[in-house]
Amino acid sequence: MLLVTKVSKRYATSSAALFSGITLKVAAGESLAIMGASGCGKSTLLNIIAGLVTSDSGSVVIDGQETSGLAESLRDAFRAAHIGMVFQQFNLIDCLSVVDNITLPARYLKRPYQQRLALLLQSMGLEHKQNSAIGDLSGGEQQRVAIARALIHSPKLILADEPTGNLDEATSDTVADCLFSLAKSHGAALVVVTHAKEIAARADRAVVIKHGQLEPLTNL
Ligand SMILES: Nc1ncnc2c1ncn2[C@@H]1O[C@H](COP(=O)(O)OP(=O)(O)OP(=O)(O)O)[C@@H](O)[C@H]1O
Repeated sequence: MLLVTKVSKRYATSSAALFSGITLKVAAGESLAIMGASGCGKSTLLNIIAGLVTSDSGSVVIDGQETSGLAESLRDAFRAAHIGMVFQQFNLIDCLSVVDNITLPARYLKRPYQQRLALLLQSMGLEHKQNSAIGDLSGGEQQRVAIARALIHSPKLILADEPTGNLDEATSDTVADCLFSLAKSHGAALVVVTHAKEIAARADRAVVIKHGQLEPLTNL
């Protein structure tokens, strides 16, 4: 589903490469956690996969489509159609209700969503909050809305950057349950950047960025 081959990145403001020659593979329905010290390049790698940051070399192939060589507008369209993204800061639209936030990607793509919406509201435990304003929700509820929004258009790939970074331990557990179980049951590949070992331990595999290279993590 996702194949990253020999990707390298150095920001113009830095003398050294952030990472070089990174290769990874994630199958449909599989989850991968990316860990590493602050500043090692986890978010940058995730954003390269998402097509939000350009790599210096290497390739990213998602569901058979090489995305690294696409023009920006095509990359944006590909991301909207095939990738679901979850961020630490939730990135919800405050003036829209829960349902309107969740259905936004599907409405933008003009795809039917009613059946999937009902399923997601139920599995996220959000049925009773569907008409609420975002500001009236707890942090955990807001992140569950963000996860439902990431899944509404049946993406093949879900990218999550510190999805529980803003939540307490108990809430973090519930949100992680939702994210990992839904990605698996929907057959989506999931890549999660996290500092939390408990989150990484839920993934099928975990890797760490160390000295600009990717290493497997086995002692979680
Ligand atoms: N647009 C940019 N221009 C220049 N440098 C950048 C840019 N974005 C990130 N960096 C630098 O690249 C390095 C890696 O950043 P990145 O956010 O990918 O790390 P991270 O591992 O996700 O960190 P954290 O765990 O603290 O979120 C940092 O030193 C950061 O300052």
